[in-house]
Amino acid sequence: MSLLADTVAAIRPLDAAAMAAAQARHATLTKPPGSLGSLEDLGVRLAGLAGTCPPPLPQPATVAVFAGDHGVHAQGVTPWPQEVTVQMVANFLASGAVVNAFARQAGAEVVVVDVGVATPLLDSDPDGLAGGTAGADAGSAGEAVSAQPGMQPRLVRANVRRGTADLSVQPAMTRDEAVAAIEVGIRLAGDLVDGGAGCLITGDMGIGNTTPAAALIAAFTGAAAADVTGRGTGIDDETHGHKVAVVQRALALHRPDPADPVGVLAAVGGLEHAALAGFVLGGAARRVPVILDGVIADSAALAAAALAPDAVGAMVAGHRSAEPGASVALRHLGLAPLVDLGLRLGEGTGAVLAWPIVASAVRVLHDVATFDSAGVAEK
Ligand SMILES: Cc1cc2ncn([C@H]3O[C@H](COP(=O)(O)O)[C@@H](O)[C@H]3O)c2cc1C
Ligand SMILES: O=C(O)c1cccnc1
Repeated sequence: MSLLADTVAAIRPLDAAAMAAAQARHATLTKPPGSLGSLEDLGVRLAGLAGTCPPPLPQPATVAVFAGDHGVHAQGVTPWPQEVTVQMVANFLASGAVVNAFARQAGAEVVVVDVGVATPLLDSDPDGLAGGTAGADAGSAGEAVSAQPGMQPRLVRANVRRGTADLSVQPAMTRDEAVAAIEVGIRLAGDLVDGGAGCLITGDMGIGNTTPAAALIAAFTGAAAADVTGRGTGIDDETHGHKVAVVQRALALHRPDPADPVGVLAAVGGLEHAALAGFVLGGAARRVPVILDGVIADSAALAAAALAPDAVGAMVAGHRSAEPGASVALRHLGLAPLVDLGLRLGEGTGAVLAWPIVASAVRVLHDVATFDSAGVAEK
């Protein structure tokens, strides 16, 4: 079987006995029952994911920033030039982006993955980490990376294709390319877990990538393009109307079938969206929580859930992006976001902010005294 098929087959439901144990333990802890709200549900779910109570603390964590470019950029759906993608890759490697600041604050490692950047990365990139990517093995996520926090950001060279085709006039990529990009994400998730990561965090970089995200969300949820297409980095009313029309045109052209998730990704997705779907599947197969960032991760999570419905058990919605499609996708997945700060950046920023909350939900099950042990009277 292929890596994708093996991974999908390895994804199992949550462990009911571990969840029951976590629920029972919550009832014994020195707090009014239910007083931690949805954090109690999260702790129970992560016990079910790990198959043990208490579940392991979700640390250390790595945020994987999957970078790709988009042929639909030619349609004028974003005000930013395409070169900003590769320029931001250099910025991530130099620790200069917002996600680097948030990751440093939280103690998470940053890994940048070139899965589909249009411009070849130069040897002169910061830290000498970026090399020529021509002929890179699309089936590999690069060398194994460890998850020790406090380390320099690192680059994984796994370019499947130098940007997608324009999804409004032809398929964004071939099915083989979509599978190759998914498998980049699966391999990286496995490498990180092998290196000790207890939590995976999704990140993205790709000028124009809110357009394929909207198309994916419409395809998987059945929502109208107008209800899931947002303003991305910031566009005026006229450009937004044009962007909605581009998404509508792509959906009418390809008629993506949600029962064929790889076909949907190939037709209207992006290389980073496909890799993110694989990253989620890889985390779910290894039973490690995956914190979703914004609309790009949410759209990829829909593809992962369509491939393996039980993968939703490993997903944690880090935050509610201001992009309208994000809320539509999270509702479809049945996930409630942990943080709602009006962020609309991507890179993994909202998910990194949510990580300490996820860890706190687990730590309660480790550290909090019981009524018995603390000598606190019950009602
Ligand atoms: C400087 C800069 C840094 C970013 N970091 C994330 N994004 C975010 O914005 C882009 C998507 O928005 P749209 O579809 O409107 O182009 C993606 O690169 C996403 O990661 C950025 C965008 C810019 C310009
Ligand atoms: O939701 C996101 O992650 C997002 C929103 C706008 C632009 N880039 C990313």
